[in-house]
Amino acid sequence: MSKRPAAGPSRSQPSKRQRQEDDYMEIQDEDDVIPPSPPEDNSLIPRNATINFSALTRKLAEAKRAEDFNTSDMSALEIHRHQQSNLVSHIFMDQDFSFMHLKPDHASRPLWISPDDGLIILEAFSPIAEQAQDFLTAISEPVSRPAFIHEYKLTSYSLYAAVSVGLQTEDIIEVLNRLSKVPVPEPIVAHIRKCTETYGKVKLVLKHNKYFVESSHPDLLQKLLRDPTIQDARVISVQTDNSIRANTFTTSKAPVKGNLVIPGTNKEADKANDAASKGKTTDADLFTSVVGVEGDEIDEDDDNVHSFEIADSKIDDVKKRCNELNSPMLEEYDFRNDTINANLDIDLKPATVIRPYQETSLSKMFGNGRARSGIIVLPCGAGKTLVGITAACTIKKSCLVLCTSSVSVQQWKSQFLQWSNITDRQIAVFTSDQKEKFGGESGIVVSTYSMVANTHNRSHESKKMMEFLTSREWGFLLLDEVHVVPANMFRRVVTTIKAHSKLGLTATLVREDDKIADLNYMIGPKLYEANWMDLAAKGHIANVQCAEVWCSMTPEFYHEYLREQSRKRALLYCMNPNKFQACQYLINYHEERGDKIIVFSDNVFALEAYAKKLKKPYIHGGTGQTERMRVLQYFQHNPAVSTIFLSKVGDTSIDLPEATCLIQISSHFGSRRQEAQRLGRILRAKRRNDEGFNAFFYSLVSKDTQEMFYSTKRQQFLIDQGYAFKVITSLDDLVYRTRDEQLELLQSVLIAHEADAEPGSDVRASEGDLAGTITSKDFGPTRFPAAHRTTSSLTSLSGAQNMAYMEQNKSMNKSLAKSAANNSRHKLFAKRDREKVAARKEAKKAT
Ligand SMILES: Nc1ncnc2c1ncn2[C@@H]1O[C@H](COP(=O)(O)OP(=O)(O)OP(=O)(O)O)[C@@H](O)[C@H]1O
Repeated sequence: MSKRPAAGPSRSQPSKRQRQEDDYMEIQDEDDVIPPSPPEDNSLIPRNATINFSALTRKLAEAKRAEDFNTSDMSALEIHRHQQSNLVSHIFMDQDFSFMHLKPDHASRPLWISPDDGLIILEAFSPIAEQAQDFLTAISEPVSRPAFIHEYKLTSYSLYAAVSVGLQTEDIIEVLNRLSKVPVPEPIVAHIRKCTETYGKVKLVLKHNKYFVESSHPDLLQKLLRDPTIQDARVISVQTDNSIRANTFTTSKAPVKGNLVIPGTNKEADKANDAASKGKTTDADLFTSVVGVEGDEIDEDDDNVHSFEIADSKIDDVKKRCNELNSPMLEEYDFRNDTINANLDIDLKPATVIRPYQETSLSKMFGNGRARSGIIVLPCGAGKTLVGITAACTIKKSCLVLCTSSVSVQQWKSQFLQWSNITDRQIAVFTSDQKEKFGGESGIVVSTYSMVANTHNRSHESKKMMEFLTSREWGFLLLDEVHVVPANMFRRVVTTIKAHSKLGLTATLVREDDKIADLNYMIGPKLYEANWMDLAAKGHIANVQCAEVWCSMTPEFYHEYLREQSRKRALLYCMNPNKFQACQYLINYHEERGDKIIVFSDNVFALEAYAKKLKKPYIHGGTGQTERMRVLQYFQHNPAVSTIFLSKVGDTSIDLPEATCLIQISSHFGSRRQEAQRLGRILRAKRRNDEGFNAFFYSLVSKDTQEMFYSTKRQQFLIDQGYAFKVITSLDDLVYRTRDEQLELLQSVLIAHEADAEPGSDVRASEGDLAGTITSKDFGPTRFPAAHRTTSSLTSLSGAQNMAYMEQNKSMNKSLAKSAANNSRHKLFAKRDREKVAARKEAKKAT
């Protein structure tokens, strides 16, 4: 996954040991890699190649003409198409699906299924769209969900996930058929049968601290036992009468949720609805409420389960064999029957109530009273942390939480303390700076992937800490931001930590099949994925208006842009004076409306230049912790500070519910993930439930530059979630109006960049903020040319004229620091200060 080498020397130049043991993980996805040039196919929705039916149509036509058509050469689908093709088929070529006859009442059925590739089109305006969406999310991958027409795709992984949350093959086909405008095409039925035949039918269950391979299909267990590796791993139990129980399985009642209550749910409703939580849309309800199939019409599966025990030491071999035999094992933890691992006294605080979608996601995990391992996908800002904490409070065993940076570690710890009754003594942190163990038999440890996956150059304390982590059994392994963790790192974590259940959390699940395969194998299937637009409509996240603002390049900037190489080009399109103007215009406009605005810039040089020119405070990797806190506090509590500038250090780790408007002036190439994470900063807006409230997200893009291409790519994920980007092509002119001013700015860009490319300076490092979250190295001095360097260069170039420029570019951070210092002066000193100032004024007057 990580295609770029780790970032170059950090700002603070950490010591060798620090570097070896850095708890920061440089995370990238394929979006983060600079494409050599925009690919030719710039279509918004990339599709997997489908069967070329134009060739097939030609073949059919030729065969027909020759009247020697031999059906034995053709597949069932081809024959079907041939028989059904009509006179207009050739016009539509591979898009002609007229051979699939619509059902008479098709208008009231909301979906259509492609026989070629399992693509499902849903009419999102149908009265039963909401229930249909729930069902489709359970059985297929959401591809795109804008306002009216949604696309989903049936894949083998999605069907695996469907089976794993309890859906049965025939039920899936039946419900699809009832919702579909056309009969479910035969090839699709065959695909569903094939994928669900063995998937999700075998489970690896830890019961009373012994591992069992369990299934409700004894014939499948028999089949697995014919494999020598699995047979070899089997533990044959000796009966009390000393007879050996060979070839018989232990049979018990299938697991049920029973009296398991997920904390934080509405307890009153829970009691009332224990039978089936009837008012809510569960998969089971779909059969009744959506498609009119009564529960008892559905064949109830054998409600017994059969199992055989396997040796602990051979679990990996058995898992691998089962995969090879096409029967991957789902992992389930019967935590209520784990009598060996100590219980953890943890519960949600009485006032904590989880939201309906958080409850739904957890009900997929705990649906049968055990903890299923898998992945929950929720939008940014929708409260994944609380979902993880609630899962830990349900399992009530020792829990290891892994996240991507030390800042997130601290946040997870404070969120555990905020939402649950866990005490400080029961929760420990393992980072490069802190190596704590919890007191007592059970507890929680929060750490980073890098700290746990790192295999060499560990300090003595780290080694001891790793021994602590690897020597015990963890009831629950909680994995934050799962999709960004490189597979090899993941593998190391999952193999070194003994955990009975795993939950992965993410907002932006990457859908490339190889990555999904990794995650499926190492964690488990996707258990739940929420719909962003639904949550926005229900007020759980804010409604956002997205706009792309096109800023034409000034002739001089464009001239340089065309001459320069890619890295310099990026700086030129960021610093485009028209973009400055647009930014100023939007800030003024939104400040007047009473919005709180975050301006994001990945480029630190641009960030400082904009912030100083527009007299706003800023935070980037080089900003010290005290200054960061000061700026953030002013933003939150002082009406005079309505705008702050943030580098990518604010992409993920800053929770500012006051923010209602985002302006993006520079970003990380085509990263869809960064775009979504940035949007996440305003999705949690406090004012989201005010009547008619909208948050605003602007992306400022320099016209006719590479930025346009990256911008389109970046927006793709959000467009698929249903966000519509409006294009704004003109705003009023403001700063950098005159050509002289613009030329001066151009000089500053060129000089700053030349200086940056000098030997000894680290060009890569100038993008230190580009790839990841806040890191320990972000706290050191800035690597990018600092403001004083820029202005001094300008002064030397342009003479006295720049005095005005320097004056204008005074850092707002300094003013805030000064005002903070004044505010924090004791009254007595403040009085004395005032007296001194007055005396000075008097003296001045007198002279
Ligand atoms: N059930 C709830 N009740 C009240 N507040 C909640 C609830 N769930 C989440 N929140 C609040 O929503 C905000 C966002 O939560 P959180 O930071 O966990 O989101 P996230 O999904 O992890 O976002 P991101 O992916 O951007 O990090 C937080 O301020 C959190 O306190």
